[in-house]
Amino acid sequence: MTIKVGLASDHRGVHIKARLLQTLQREGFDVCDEGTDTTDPVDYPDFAIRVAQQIRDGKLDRGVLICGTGIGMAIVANKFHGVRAASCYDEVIVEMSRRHNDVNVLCLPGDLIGERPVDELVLMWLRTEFESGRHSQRVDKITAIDSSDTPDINRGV
Ligand SMILES: O=P(O)(O)OC[C@H]1O[C@@H](O)[C@H](O)[C@@H]1O
Repeated sequence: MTIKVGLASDHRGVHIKARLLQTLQREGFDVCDEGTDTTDPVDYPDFAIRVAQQIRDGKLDRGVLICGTGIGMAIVANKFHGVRAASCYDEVIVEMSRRHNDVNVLCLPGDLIGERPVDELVLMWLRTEFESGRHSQRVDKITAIDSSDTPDINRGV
């Protein structure tokens, strides 16, 4: 089954996003580009929302969001039910975000990622499976918070 991936960035991530779009399409992913399209300054929440909503609604399997630090994108995306977003750029953390946390929205720090091979990093993230096992009960507890209006932070401790 083809993995559906949503891409979005603010003005600081637009060049990385353009390159990623080409790479992911070439590698056979079903990619949608949710902007921004120029380096004119924009507000990252407007673009994180476009991808996070589609993850929440089951229209996308994964998202990749890029701003200066990746932090703002992750804060916004994590407000949507079913989204597990993390800002990372190191190879080990990117891999662990999939294996242990089943992260479905990767947030990249466009300003900090430098000469790192972003395309390879994202491809590795897309192809790394969640390990499941003992990690499932932890992710399930995150999902339980998602589905509660008044989460009891002591539950399960
Ligand atoms: O370009 P300016 O507005 O200076 O800074 C925007 C960046 O600052 C941080 O919040 C985000 O990383 C965002 O990409």
